[in-house]
Formats: sequence, C-alpha cells, structure tokens
Amino acid sequence: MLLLKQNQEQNVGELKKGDRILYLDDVTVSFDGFKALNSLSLSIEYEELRCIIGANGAGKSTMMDVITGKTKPDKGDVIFGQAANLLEMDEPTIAEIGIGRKFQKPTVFEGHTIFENLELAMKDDKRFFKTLFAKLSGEQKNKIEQTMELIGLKEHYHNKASILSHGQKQWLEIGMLLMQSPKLLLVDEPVAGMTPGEVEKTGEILTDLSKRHSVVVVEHDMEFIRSIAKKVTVLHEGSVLAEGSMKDVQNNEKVRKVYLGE
Ligand SMILES: Nc1ncnc2c1ncn2[C@@H]1O[C@H](COP(=O)(O)OP(=O)(O)OP(=O)(O)O)[C@@H](O)[C@H]1O
Repeated sequence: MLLLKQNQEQNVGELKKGDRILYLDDVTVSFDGFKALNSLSLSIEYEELRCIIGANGAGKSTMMDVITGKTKPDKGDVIFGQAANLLEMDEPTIAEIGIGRKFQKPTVFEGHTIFENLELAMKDDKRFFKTLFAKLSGEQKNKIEQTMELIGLKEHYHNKASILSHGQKQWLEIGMLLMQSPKLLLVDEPVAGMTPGEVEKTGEILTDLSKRHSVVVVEHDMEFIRSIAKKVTVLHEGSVLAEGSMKDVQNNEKVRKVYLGE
C-alpha cells in the first residue's frame, strides 16, 4: 500500500503554476442506461480557481465523485498531475496523493477546539485520543497557526467548534482539509446558508487558497461565482457546454438558450 502510494506520488510529479493538474478525457458514467456524464472532457491547471456551474442534474456531483474515486466511469481517462491514473486508485489513496473534497455540510468535531480540530486533521494516526495527546513539532504548530490565520479563526483557537457560526464551521472544515496538504481541493456549494459577510470572506479564502493549490468550486450562487470567477465551466447533460470568463459564458449563445430559453 505504501509502495503504491509512493509510486502514485511520483506519477503526480512536481507541478508548477499553469501545468495541468487534472485531466478528464471522454468520461462517461451511466446509471441504468442514463448518462449522468456523457463523454466529459475537462482540464484544470495547477494554482487555478475554477468554478463549475450547471443546472440540477447537469452532472456536477457525479464529476466530483469520479475524481475522488467514489464512482468509476464506464469509459474515459482521469489523470492527476503528470501521469497518476485516478481510475486505478481507491478513495483513500486518491485523498492521500493530494485531492481533498469539501462536502456541503460541515462535519467538524463540535466538542473540540479549533486548534484540536486542525491537529486531528493533520495526523496520520486516526486513533482519536492517541493523536490528541501526541506532542506536536514546531513545524506542525506553525502549520496549524498559518491555517487558522488563512481561514480567519486565529482568535478563536481555544474555543470549541460548537460555538462557531455555520460559515465559520465551513471555514474550519476547509482548514482541516488543508492540514493534509492537498494539491487539488474540490469544494461543493461553499456559500449555501451563509450570511453576506461570510460569503464575501469565503470568496477571499478560496481566492487566497488558489495561490498555492488548485481549487474547483461547484456553486449555484451566481452572484458569488461572479465575484470570484476567473474561468467558468458550464456543464449540461453530462458534458461541457461552454467554458471561459464569466462574461464569455453569459454571452454564449448555447448557454443563453439552455438557461434562458432564448
Ligand atoms: N446513483 C445514482 N443513480 C441513478 N441516477 C443518478 C445517480 N446519481 C446521479 N444520478 C442522476 O445523474 C444525473 C446527474 O446528477 P448529479 O447529481 O451529478 O447532478 P448535479 O449537477 O450535481 O445536480 P445538483 O445541482 O442537483 O446537485 C441526475 O439526473 C441524477 O438524477
């Protein structure tokens, strides 16, 4: 298992800004004959913030499930980094080689402090109490502190997660993912249920993150997408309908036809 992980990490290789980090080629997923993904091809760059939009049922979650290994496609290729074939790996291996996924509902440890939540997320040994009382190195403490700063929770470090607002819990969970040093972060509807102030802060956090990671955001909130988007991919019936800046996509004839019935 360890050897497999090391080989796969080598296959991911060293990446620099602008290199391709994720490549889906001709990916099809069928459920009882219905194609949730239909020859989907898509590529994401290292240190890019990409927004994925699309109506209900367009295939956004299925695409995330394929990338993280939850769903295996009927056909196609999914390559991470230079040459790591994600279709040959199970979910834990995919997470270990650098793909983190943030689901819509936060799942933080409510009874533990912000600091402890991040500490627990960092450790390889998942046995809860053993992990919590093991001594942290200076480097590990620094990493936790930098992460708390990034997610705007530094002054809350000793507070229990249970007292955080919904938005703060979402940020803490993003922080927990960061403790595993992912190269690619997949974020599902990050601003659902947030206050306007929290939405703005989330945009800042994700933009900041994309300077050191690749970030893929699936979101229905178009105002939010407009505020953060550099490049947008529109999915429709399991394939890419359009891709480009928010302006390009909004002016795209096919998109206008599908969304606005023009
Ligand atoms: N396990 C499954 N079995 C059968 N059909 C499924 C399954 N998962 C997804 N589908 C179907 O595949 C299509 C794509 O679903 P998917 O959840 O990927 O869309 P989505 O773009 O994420 O939608 P939403 O915005 O509503 O979350 C939908 O028509 C859905 O009903």
